[in-house]
Amino acid sequence: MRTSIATVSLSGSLTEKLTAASRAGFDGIEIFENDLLASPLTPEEIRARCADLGLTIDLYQPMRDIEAVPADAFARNLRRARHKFELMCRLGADTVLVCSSVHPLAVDDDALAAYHLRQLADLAQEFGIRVAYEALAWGRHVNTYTHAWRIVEAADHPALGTCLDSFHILSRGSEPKSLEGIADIPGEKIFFLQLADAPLLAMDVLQWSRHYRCFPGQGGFDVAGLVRHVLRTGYDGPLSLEVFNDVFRQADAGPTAVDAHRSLLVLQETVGVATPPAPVVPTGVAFAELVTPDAEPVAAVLGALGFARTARHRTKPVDLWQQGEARILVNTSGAARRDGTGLAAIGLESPAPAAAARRAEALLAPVLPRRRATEDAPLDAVAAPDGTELFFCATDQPELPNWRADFTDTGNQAAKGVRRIDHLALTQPWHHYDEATLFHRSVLGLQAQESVDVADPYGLMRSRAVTNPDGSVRIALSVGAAPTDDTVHAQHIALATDDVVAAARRYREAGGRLLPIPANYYEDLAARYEFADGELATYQELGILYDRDAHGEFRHCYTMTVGRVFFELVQREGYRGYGAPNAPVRLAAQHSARAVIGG
Ligand SMILES: O=C(O)c1ccc(O)c(O)c1
Ligand SMILES: [Mg+2]
Repeated sequence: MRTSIATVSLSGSLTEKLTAASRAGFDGIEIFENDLLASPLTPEEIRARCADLGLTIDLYQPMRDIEAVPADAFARNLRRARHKFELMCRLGADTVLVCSSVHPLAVDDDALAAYHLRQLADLAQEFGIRVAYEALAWGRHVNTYTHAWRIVEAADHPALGTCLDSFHILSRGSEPKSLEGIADIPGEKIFFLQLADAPLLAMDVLQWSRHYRCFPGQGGFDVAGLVRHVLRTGYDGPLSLEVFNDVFRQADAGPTAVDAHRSLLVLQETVGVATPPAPVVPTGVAFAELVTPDAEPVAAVLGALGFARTARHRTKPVDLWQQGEARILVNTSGAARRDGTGLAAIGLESPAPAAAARRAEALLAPVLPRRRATEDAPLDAVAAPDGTELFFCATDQPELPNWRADFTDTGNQAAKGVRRIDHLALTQPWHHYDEATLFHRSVLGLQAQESVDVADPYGLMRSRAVTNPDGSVRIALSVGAAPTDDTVHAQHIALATDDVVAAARRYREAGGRLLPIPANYYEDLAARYEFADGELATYQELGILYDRDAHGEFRHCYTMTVGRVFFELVQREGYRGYGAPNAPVRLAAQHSARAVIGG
């Protein structure tokens, strides 16, 4: 289907918005009046710019407070409408949106509303323009799509139809019954379909709409369910995103437009009108790759954690550190040196790496060059929204390119209690949180868990995990509201152990430093749970935190931070979470420690 986006959904000047929409692959745009008023371009120049960019102007909007107003106000409305219709002809836009009146003097009189809209449609028809009437959820008298349709039906004019907006419909409840009325509207009378999702918040609906809309699949509405209803009517206009959102207003238009277009690609797949390559769900973590200007501090931490350097890349300054199934690459190549130690790449075990990459590409993930030197295994890789490189790996499968083959074994062995990577925690840039979740869910086929809020002493952090079905891939995506403090809002690698006390002791005895946790935390633990004699003292000595959910127990502790990375040792027994109740204590401890032990 054709895709479109309202200019209000993107940041920047009108030309920046148009360029971003076109680059991301949209077919058309809705011009929001303010964007036109503020543009130095003439309507003709805007029309030409859109044509150059391959964009049609699918809607001009909004006209407000048109119907059911006093006669003198309506006369002024018609005068204003004539101006706007002339403008639309210059733009080459053939559909105008009229949203239901919020005028203080508007009367509750459907016959009058229909009469006014018919007169407006008569005028529009002279200009070859169609009027799409939309019920705002907070409209003074008309605030449901069924009511708007009754008025359009009564007005009975070929140039008058309705505009359905998923936010206004679903914000009022999404019980299956509430959508049944869509089937009563003939498809050709649905002149336009605007789509937005939103998180489920209990708040004033106007504020909710103006600040918290998000792209389909990023909130709590069943937008796909609504679209299915609309498609059954025979509607064949565009799927158009209209998202008022405080974050997107500030974020770069380019990435936002890509995120937006991805959401429509996924939506079309969900409702069965598009079939991108099927998701290939990763089955494990092949490796995590750290880049660092100085391998020494990283090597010291890894060594103390019980890792051994088991292999070296044949041609590049990359070492493989391994312990059990946990594999960490340490890359000191030139390009890696620029911004200190960080988690740059994740190798995901994939049953079909090439197919996984095709899916990613179809969903607009930037595809990375297939490995870096001619003799290297040609690995498929894409970039996540935060820039993390994701490699699709088939470790030791004879028929597929094997990243392991690029490495020469050094003969070292180690297995000191760490079994595997439990999870990877990636800090998202503040404006990429919703995008990151949708990306990992749709591109990688991971499932998103609940978003949790975590208090940081200097701001609020939100965090949400995406996982594969057996939990062998867990990625925690988090974002801070406060300006990022790299030493605290760092990425981390959590390592699974069967005995966190033994692992923590071994690490400390090998010279590693654990993050100290305040005594108050342990007093609170003692109040909440019963522990064996001496158990809490041991935890306090080592900085081990404890949590429990309906499924089991969780014990975990943290290393100090190296550059922008730290490690966590976790003992997970049935527990499904990530220790969120302990995160505020951990964040505060990291702020006060600030003990960056290297580079
Ligand atoms: O918030 C508003 O005023 C507004 C305007 C136009 C729309 O299409 C809409 O859905 C909301
Ligand atoms: Mg709308």
